[in-house]
Amino acid sequence: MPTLRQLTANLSTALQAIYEAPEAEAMAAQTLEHLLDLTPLQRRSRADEPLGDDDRLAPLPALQARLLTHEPLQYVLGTAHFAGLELEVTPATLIPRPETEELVALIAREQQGRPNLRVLDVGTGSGCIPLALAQRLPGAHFTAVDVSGEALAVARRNAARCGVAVDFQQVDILQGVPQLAAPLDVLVSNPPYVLEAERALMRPNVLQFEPATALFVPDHDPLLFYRRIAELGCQLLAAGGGLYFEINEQYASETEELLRGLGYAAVASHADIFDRPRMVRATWEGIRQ
Ligand SMILES: C[S@@+](CC[C@H](N)C(=O)[O-])C[C@H]1O[C@@H](n2cnc3c(N)ncnc32)[C@H](O)[C@@H]1O
Repeated sequence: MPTLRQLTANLSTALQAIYEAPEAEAMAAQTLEHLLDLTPLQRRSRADEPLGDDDRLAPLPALQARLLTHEPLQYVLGTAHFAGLELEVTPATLIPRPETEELVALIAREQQGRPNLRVLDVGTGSGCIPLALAQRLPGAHFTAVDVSGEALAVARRNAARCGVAVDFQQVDILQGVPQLAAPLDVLVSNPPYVLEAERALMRPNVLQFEPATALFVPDHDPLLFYRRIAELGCQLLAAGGGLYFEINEQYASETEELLRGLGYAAVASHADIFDRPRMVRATWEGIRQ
């Protein structure tokens, strides 16, 4: 009868055919925790108990086979962890990233204590940003838009599971305008920002499995989404409202210039934990340049 430690080690060894050992070990541990509904602490404390016949382990060979095709762990398990939440993800949604947790933390730091905030998230994907902000900004009202109806279906299920009311709208932000009942206090977006030219540098688990519409922007116009969303901000934000972007680190100064050119004030880049400029914030003062 194998123990949990042995099963985890076997999966990790198999995954080392395509992943470095630390990543393979982490993926194997998370897979077993997911199947057996264990916390990391429970997995470690029960590592040497024989497992016996457990039907919950039946999917393990199929999951291993999928992981060996480079399919991301989060799609294989159907869930991703983000800012303390467990969210459903499917191939229609980007897998939420740690840098986006930093964007959420920045907004929460700057906006906490302000009552009845009206927040719009553009390109919501799994709904991770409004759902994480809802935990940190009680009383806020959320609207979230995405061009993808399939992503919005996942985001709706996540909102229902988290017990958060979000007004989800299917909008192509390059063509249309979200319908809002009142001016916004916060406009946030983590839009597509990977250049087509960067494809060659991307790992197969991202390139082959995550949705291209969530990732890529044309090489000839890297600020396409930022320009459109910032221009919409001039119409939709209340005076004093905050604009928050996750950005491609190569375009921090261009994004800042764009925002100053439109009349935003207090424009500033923020670094992530690796000291890379990955966020820009700005305040709309109500006067378009
Ligand atoms: C980088 S993903 C971000 C997803 C999620 N907010 C997150 O941080 O994980 C960008 C999102 O923008 C959406 N998107 C792409 N083009 C769009 C458009 N023209 N209008 C609205 N949303 C768009 C994609 O479907 C995707 O969900």
